[in-house]
Order: sequence, then C-alpha cells, then structure tokens
Amino acid sequence: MKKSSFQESINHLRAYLQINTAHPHPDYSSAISLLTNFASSVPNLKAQTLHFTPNKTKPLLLLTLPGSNSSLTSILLNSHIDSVPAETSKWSHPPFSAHYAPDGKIFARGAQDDKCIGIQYLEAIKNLATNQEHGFKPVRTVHVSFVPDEEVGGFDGMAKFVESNEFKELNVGFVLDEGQASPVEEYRVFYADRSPWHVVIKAVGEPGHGARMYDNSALENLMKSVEMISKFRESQFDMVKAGLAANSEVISVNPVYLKAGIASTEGFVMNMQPSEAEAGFDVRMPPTADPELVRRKISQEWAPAWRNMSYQITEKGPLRDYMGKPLLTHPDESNPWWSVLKQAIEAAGEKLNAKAEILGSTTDARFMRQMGIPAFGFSPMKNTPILLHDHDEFLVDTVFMEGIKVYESIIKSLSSYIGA
Ligand SMILES: CSCC[C@H](NC=O)C(=O)O
Ligand SMILES: [Zn+2]
Ligand SMILES: [Zn+2]
Repeated sequence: MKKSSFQESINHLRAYLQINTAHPHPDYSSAISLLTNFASSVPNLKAQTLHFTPNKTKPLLLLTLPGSNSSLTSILLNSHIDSVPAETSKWSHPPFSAHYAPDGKIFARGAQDDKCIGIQYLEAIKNLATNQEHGFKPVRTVHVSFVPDEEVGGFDGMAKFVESNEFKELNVGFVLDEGQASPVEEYRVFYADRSPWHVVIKAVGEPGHGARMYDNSALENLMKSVEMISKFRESQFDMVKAGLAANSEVISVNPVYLKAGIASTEGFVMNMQPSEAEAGFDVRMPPTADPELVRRKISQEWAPAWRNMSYQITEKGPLRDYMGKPLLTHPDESNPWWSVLKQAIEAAGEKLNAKAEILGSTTDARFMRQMGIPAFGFSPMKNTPILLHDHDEFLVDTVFMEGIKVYESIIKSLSSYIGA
C-alpha cells in the first residue's frame, strides 16, 4: 500500500461530497459503501455497519484499528454522514457536484460540515500506516465512527449508539468530534456545545372584524409575548456587543416561524382577526445557564396562561451529564487529554487559539459528554470563512491537506498516550 497522493486525497473528498446525504432524504447507503471501500484499502482497519433503527434506514459505520494494549480506553474520532439541505438555485455551483475551482476551492454542501473531517481521519490513518516500517500499531485502539442524523438532532444516530452494548464494549476514553472553521491562522477547539430547546408559543383570543379595536385578540396576545422575548434577546445580545461574552456564551432566542391568519385560496383574508396564532423559537443555552430560569421565563412572561397563551418546550438532548454536571470537557491542565491534544497540534507546527470555546450550535459530542466521556470539537480548517449551513460552502484543497497532517500528529499522540 502507498500513501494517497494530493490528487487522490482530494478525489476521495470530492467523491464523498458528491453523494447527496442532505436531509430529508440522505443517501446513507451510498456513503457507507464508499467509506467502507476506502477503509478496506487501509491495512488492519476493520469495518462494521451498525443499525439502531428497526427498518435499518439509518446505518452507522464503525471502523476500528486495534491497539496493542486493550486494557487502555480507546480513542473515538467521530463525524456525521448527513448534511443540511442546500438551496441549489442560490449556489454558484451545484452543491453536490463538489466543483473544484482553479484557486483550489471545493464547493459542496458538507465541505466544512463535516465530510472534510471524515475523510481527513481516514487519510491520516492511511498515511500513518504507510509511513511506519511495519505499519502503524497504536497502543490504544482507535475507532472512527460515521453516524447518521446529526443535523436533525442525532436521536436515531449518536444518541442510540452511546446507549448500545456495542458502544460500551468500545470502552471509549476520549472523543474528537466536529468543530468549526477558523477565519484566522489559529485552529479552534470547542469544549462544550449549547443545548437546544425548540419552543412553540400559542395564543388564542377573541376573533373579530379587521376594522375593530378590542382587547385580547390572539395576535395581540402573541405580539406582546414576542416583544418580551425580543427584550430578553436584546439583553443577551447586548452583553455580546459590549464584549462581555462571546456569542456562544449567552442564551440565544431566535424566532424561526410565525403562523397566523385566515388563509383562503386568494391568500390571507385581510379583514378578519384570527382566533389563534403561534410562533416558534430556537433557544440555545450554554452549559452553565440555568434551564429552570428559562423555563420560568417562558411560563410566566413569554406564554402566560393569563394572556391566553400556552407553550411547548421540546428539549433536544441532555442538559447535564449522568452525574448532574454541566455538559463540558475541561480545556485545562486538569484534563490530560487537553494537553495531549494541544501538544499534538503544536508538534504539527500549527497554532491553537489560546482560549478553547463553546460552540454556538450543537453537535453529537453532547451525547458522549453526557456519558462522562471527555470530548473536544475540532475541525482543522484555518484561514477559512465559516460557511456551515450557508450557500456556497467551500473548503480550499491545501487547507484540507494541512488538516490531514494535523490529524496524523493528533492520532499518533492520542493513541500512544498511556497516562489516563
Ligand atoms: C436540535 S439539535 C440539531 C443539531 C444541529 N447541529 C448542527 O447544526 C443544530 O441545530 O445545532
Ligand atoms: Zn456538523
Ligand atoms: Zn451542521
């Protein structure tokens, strides 16, 4: 076996990006075939496809490189196979063509989030295996997981996986999952995610003629709530604007839909005040936020029954770990994995942002942190604009290749660390 050339590595990435794994109909089976096929070119890398749903439509690919000391915990490198959808007409190139521009940019949905890291893990392991005289023999076992459904909450993917016997048997001691691009030279590491709630508030009220002014219409009730919510949002955002907190360190509340009005085939009826109205909000809480405070705010201020309001909170995953502690992995010397990771990145000649961050959005790492397993978010993309979930998501070829080198150093260091 020989190491992939620059062009071969790029081809691997592009082939993966060309498989449309966007919701609502991700083509998981083609992706798994491609990855399994690639994995079979790496000696000693064993592949198994796991299923945690009865109809087997959400496969999870688990690759394993056995270590020499099976009494030590293993390392898990995770990425998700699925992507968010793309509005094709708003892109400069078709989002599943993986257009390779002369300046090195590869345009595709998933280029940053997060198919890049999946291929980089494999390329790095392959390079390690090729560079060593007798093949790469890690001390700790290294697992690479490709999971379904992260973008829709991970409930049929990582959430089920961490609960399974298969997972327990892996005896995972440390996890790397996705992070986010860095617009500057320093790489970024994430030690926590924000926990998401989907909050729907509903108002009912007096119906009536559109010309009449009266109290207690459904939309008036809803709009009062929207005002209160906007004030809270502003108070959080003001802390960010004043430089007192990062965006991901405050509670965000963003309106995501509004539903009201009497519809007819001609559009909305303009002279009727409806008796029902509803709005949806994406709420994200940093790990140290008090969810009970937010719950009280919702029931007493944002959707009080006395204003004819009701609400529904859908908690999208855990808020605390199995010990009741905030879901975070300490990015300091108290956590030996932090030092190993940091030193491995620096050993590759790269720089790390001095401050580890909370990720503004949410990843599958929360399910592993819930189990008490330390997990950092890291996607080695430097000097790269943050384009996840955006139009024209791209990654530059040389940035992708540098990321492979960094993972080689990281995988070598993590898998040979015997302290923890
Ligand atoms: C509600 S959990 C969904 C997870 C998703 N992850 C990435 O964008 C997110 O919205 O952050
Ligand atoms: Zn992602
Ligand atoms: Zn995403």
